[in-house]
Amino acid sequence: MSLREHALSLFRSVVGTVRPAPMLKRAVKLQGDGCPQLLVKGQAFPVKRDLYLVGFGKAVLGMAAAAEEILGDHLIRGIINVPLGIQESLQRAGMQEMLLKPHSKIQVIEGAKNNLPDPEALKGAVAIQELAEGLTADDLLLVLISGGGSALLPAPIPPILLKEKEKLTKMLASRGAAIQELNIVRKTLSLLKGGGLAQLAYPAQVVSLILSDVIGDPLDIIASGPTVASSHSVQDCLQILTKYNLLHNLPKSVETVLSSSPTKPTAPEDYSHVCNVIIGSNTLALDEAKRQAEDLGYATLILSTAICGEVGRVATLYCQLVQLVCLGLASLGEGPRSEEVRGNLLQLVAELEIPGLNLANFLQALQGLGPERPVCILAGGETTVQLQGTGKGGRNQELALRVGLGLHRARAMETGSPLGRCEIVFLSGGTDGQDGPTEAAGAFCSPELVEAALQEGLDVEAFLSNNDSYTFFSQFQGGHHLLVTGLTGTNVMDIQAILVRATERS
Ligand SMILES: Nc1ncnc2c1ncn2[C@@H]1O[C@H](COP(=O)(O)OP(=O)(O)OP(=O)(O)O)[C@@H](O)[C@H]1O
Ligand SMILES: O=C(O)[C@H](O)CO
Repeated sequence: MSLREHALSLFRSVVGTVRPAPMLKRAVKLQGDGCPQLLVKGQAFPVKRDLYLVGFGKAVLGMAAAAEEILGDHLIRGIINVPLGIQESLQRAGMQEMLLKPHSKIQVIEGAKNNLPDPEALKGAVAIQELAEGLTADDLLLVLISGGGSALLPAPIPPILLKEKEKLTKMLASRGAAIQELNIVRKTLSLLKGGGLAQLAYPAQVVSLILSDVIGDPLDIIASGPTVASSHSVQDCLQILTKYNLLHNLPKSVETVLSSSPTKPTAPEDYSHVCNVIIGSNTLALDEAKRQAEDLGYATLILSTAICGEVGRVATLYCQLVQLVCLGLASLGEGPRSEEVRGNLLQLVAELEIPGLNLANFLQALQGLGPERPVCILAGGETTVQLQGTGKGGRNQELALRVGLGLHRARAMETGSPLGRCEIVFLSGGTDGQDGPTEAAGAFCSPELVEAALQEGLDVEAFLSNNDSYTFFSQFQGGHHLLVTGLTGTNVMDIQAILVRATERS
């Protein structure tokens, strides 16, 4: 098998591991017939009378199918908001276990094309709001939450219009706002986000099962925390709008809401009827990828499950890492060139402030791998792209293209570069199967990409300066380097795999 085939098989098995149904089934059980109890990761919730279910996010269809199987007749009714086209995509892929049964009690609303709120998603949000408002103290509301939930549960505070909120979120995202910043703004302008849904469901017991797609699993940020007390204030929102130069450009309606918002977040004691539980994350995915890569014969290390930062800086980080791996495979891991690359890496990581990454330990482990076996480095997280151009792309495809360019330059700059003595493949992909507003999940690259593209008349730098990575990869070698999976029905951020093997021994 080629390195590319290995990378593809790792990606596919990762996505398989974080399928929502098995994760939900591991976390939830229903016990007892007379006085049933819902058991969630060891905590018991009595089902006093009726059990309802709502959900929103890219992975929620499969979560709902599994939940309905567990809850059986105890479930009275459910409503879930899921991405447009997901039922068809999963049907086509033969993933029946992620689909609801024909007479399901759960109503499915599809919306939020390209991960942007739309009237369909709004319709679903209104239906969920009405269901929550009608609950009593004897009811239990199971809330299924996953990434993409923010766009699928839009409920702008009047008089803000859906279009106005969509435009503001789009502008923030295109200026490179991180998901934390984006969702603090979304929470301030929404009826249901930032704990709003939990408040509406009171006095019912609320149990939220959450599949995390945010670094560090922050409950109040994932899908903008509709069942979590928000620790953010309107002041935080104003700061973010100022940072991205949007404060003086706001629609009147947004100004009205901001000036009348309470200055303090709701007290945490108002959430005593709520339990929020994380049932899966990127860590699980990378652990499985590591196991698989080792089975394939690679000496494997996980760099981090929290890679974040501007896409160009992250690409530089990966290029330096590849160079270090190649130096190691060329038995040059101890020399001055390796020292220099290690220094660059330490500086880059300090600048990127990747949470929890102990690079010194990682580098030591890398040095210990030795030159005998091919090397696989795995990482997960989410980069940010500051859009400068008008092209079509996503952060994974842009990252892959930037890594391809970086490796090409590194090889060209150094005669006898260790990159020339290795076969290298880099893959970056979104586990949800959709990278930005494109049909691909991500892309592969290698140091040869730039030259091969030039032979086809494709100038990588020109595509990059227009944020046009999808167009590039679609045209280059007939789209061979695109990672295309279709919507996967799960969502635990992005993953990157670097596979390197020596082609000649020094
Ligand atoms: N042309 C482009 N080139 C590169 N990145 C882009 C481009 N257009 C959009 N993006 C990036 O794609 C991101 C949105 O992608 P996507 O819809 O896959 O979001 P997501 O973060 O995976 O969604 P969620 O976390 O809600 O599941 C934005 O951060 C945006 O900057
Ligand atoms: O929906 C969202 O807000 C993002 O996917 C983060 O969870």
